[in-house]
Amino acid sequence: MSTSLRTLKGVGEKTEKLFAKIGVTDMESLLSYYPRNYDAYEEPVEIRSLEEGAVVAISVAVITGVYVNQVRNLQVITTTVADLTGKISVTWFNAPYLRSAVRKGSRFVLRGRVVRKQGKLQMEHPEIFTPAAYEEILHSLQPIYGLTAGLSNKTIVKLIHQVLDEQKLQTEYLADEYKERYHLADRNFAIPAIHFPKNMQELLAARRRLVFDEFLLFILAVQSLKEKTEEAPNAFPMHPVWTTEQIIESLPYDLTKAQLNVWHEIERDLSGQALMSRLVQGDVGSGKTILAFLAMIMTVENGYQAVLMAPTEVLARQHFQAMEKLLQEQNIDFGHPVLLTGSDTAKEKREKYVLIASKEANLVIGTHALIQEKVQYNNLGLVITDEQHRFGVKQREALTTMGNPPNVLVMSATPIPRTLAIIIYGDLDISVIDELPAQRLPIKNCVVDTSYRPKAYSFMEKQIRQGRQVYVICPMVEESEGMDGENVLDYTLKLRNVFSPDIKIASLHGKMKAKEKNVIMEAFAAGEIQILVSTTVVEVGVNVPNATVMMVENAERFGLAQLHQLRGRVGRGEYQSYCIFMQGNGAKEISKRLQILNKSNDGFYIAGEDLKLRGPGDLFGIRQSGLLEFKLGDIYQDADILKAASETASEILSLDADLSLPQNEELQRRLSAYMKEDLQNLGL
Ligand SMILES: Nc1ncnc2c1ncn2[C@@H]1O[C@H](COP(=O)(O)OP(=O)(O)OP(=O)(O)O)[C@@H](O)[C@H]1O
Repeated sequence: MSTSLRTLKGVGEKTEKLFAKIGVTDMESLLSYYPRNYDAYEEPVEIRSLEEGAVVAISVAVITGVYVNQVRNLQVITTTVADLTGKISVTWFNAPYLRSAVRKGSRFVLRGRVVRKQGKLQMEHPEIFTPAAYEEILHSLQPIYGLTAGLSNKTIVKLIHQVLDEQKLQTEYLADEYKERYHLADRNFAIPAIHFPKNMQELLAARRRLVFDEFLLFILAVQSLKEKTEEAPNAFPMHPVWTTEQIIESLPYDLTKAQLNVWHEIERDLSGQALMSRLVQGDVGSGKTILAFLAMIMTVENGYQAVLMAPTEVLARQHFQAMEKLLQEQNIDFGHPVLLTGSDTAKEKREKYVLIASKEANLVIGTHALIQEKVQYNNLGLVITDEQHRFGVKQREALTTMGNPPNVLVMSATPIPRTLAIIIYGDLDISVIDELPAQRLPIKNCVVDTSYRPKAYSFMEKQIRQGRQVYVICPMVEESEGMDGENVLDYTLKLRNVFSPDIKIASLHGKMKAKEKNVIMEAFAAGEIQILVSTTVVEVGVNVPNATVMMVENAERFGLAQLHQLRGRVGRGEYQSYCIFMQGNGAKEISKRLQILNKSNDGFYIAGEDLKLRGPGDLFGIRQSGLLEFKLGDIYQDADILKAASETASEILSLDADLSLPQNEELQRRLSAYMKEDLQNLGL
């Protein structure tokens, strides 16, 4: 089934275009456009029990007339409703049709958010139902889809209903045997049920099946990448070089045993017969970068080019500068680095392309700009990247010189148990740096509420007076209507009032131009800025060892894995470092989650404990893994489904390696479509 949306009632060119914006181009992709969340239609509650912030239903009678106010271009309709326990005022915006529908004495069920205005509770812009209509949807879960301007939730709901009503779904491709073994629902049940579940149980069953499908295709795709890599000839034979030994000898620190082991694995790979495809996994601050540099230098000394691709420009620049410094300190004259990023001007880019194509530049460091079509590499022997941009078919092709794919090294700081890593990174060999440099002092943590702020500020000042630097993280860039929480811009101003002017405070966030970000980051790295107020843009890999305090505002807003990454920005040097998790709201459970971070600095432990704390109700909450954004699945939460999918993939492939048997026809079709489209979204 791959019919055009245009055959559906009510879909013209305009709607078709809107759907294209959210990636829905035909009926199949419409059915796999899963809800982002669900609205639960629960029993109405009593007015006297209403609490600010809750979204609830109330069953009421209208006890006054309807008042209409025009506030600028907004028409506001207000009335008062009551049940046996109390009354509350209700407002709607721009809903002229309600003027005649809502009359004194009529009975309705209203469902909406309770807010506080001028000290009083009121319900704002609720949905409105007759009691009978509400009865019908009571206890159901209504889908909420990701939208784009001009496309409403209602339109999506209507069209999905239309497809489901008119077409007999025949999308099952999995043998009964697997469904029974792993308790999986039928796919023809799961698709309608993920959109319109009758209850939570149905939703969970549907989700389980569709997560399984998603993982199965992913694993089959990874297997097929692995085959391609294994078959590829190694056009870049290398031998170990003295230079790397010398560098290791003359570094200002000794490599840890774990770093040395992993380095020897990389060195062996590069000088072996087959191409390298290796993942290096190590907790934040474990010292992955130097290993990447050693591999690049070995590649270059063997006569090939090496590329390091970073996820952000700030990080690319940091790596570039570190590499330049290393080459200088070591008097290496054969390595010529170049930095290529999105903020280069067209002219700069052209010049750099020439340097790269002629191999005058042989150590190429940059961002995604590195895999643009116009970059012509010259004997590219090694590509190093991070886990989010693991190289898939397309990227590998882009970086292939005369048909020869390069060696690949992937760096990851995501703590993931080995059993899962083997599945997710099925196409890569895995090395683990399981030890932090010895002289590091463990970070001291605390979880506090906002009353602790003055103390935190004076602590920060003390550290700054000792020459250290501070990060403050806020969840938002600027104030945003309807969202509580600290924002970078206001917080920066606030701190400027708290601290004396000789303490320099700057902001950093994703809405800034790359150039501005670079200037700030460089000034911070050079110690010219003492406090950096930032969003999570500093999360990945930023390395300023002189920074010793990390304070996270509204820590409850972040996933634990993300907080662990943030905390990893301090404790990177010889000084004692501190992390202050500031909790903006006092819910007990959140505190319990944050206590996990308080107790441990070990990424593996944290990921495990986080998993234990979360139940099925959390399925649609914050994603923890931060890598491989599957549509529905989460590798931590759904680890058992991942395992089931992995076993199924092995069994299917052992019976039919190229999926050519008739019973695998549908699976094969899905896999090719998946490898074309979805893998790209996963950075593969
Ligand atoms: N064996 C070591 N002893 C002491 N310091 C080290 C050692 N190895 C690396 N370092 C230093 O530790 C800091 C962190 O290393 P690096 O930036 O490579 O971390 P990372 O593993 O990339 O972490 P992240 O995932 O957070 O980016 C750097 O300043 C680096 O120079």
